[in-house]
Amino acid sequence: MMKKIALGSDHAAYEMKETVKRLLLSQNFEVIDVGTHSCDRVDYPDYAKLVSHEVVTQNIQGILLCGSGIGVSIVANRFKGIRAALCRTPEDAEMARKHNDANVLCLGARFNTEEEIKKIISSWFENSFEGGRHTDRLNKFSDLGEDC
Ligand SMILES: O=C(CO)[C@H](O)[C@H](O)[C@H](O)COP(=O)(O)O
Repeated sequence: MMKKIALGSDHAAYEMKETVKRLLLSQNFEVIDVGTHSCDRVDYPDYAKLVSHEVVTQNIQGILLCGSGIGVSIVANRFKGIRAALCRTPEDAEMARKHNDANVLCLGARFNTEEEIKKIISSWFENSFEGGRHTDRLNKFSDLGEDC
């Protein structure tokens, strides 16, 4: 079965989003690209919300990028069912998947190189949720947040 993923960024990360998209397509992902589609200045909350909607309604994972990754992670985490993690290293991505079952990977295009981002993404997909005690912790906040 083809793996599906939602992808979005603001203008600051448009070029990096295109690089990430090519990487995902080369790995046989079906990519739902919610934009942005150029370097024209836009507002990151719009794209964070669009990706969050796809993640929640289709029960898939998402990748969000902005200049720092901070803005998109703040917005995405407002929505019920979203566990967005800003990852600057492969180790961050490993923890986010193993302990937090994070479903949205947030990346900062102005803070990591293309090669670093590729390594972070590899780590994200190589690792999975460990369950157990971590499930009890997720259950303590899984009902919080706005619907999107
Ligand atoms: O929201 C951010 C900071 O957390 C993002 O990095 C944005 O991409 C950034 O603020 C955009 O900045 P710009 O000066 O408008 O390009």
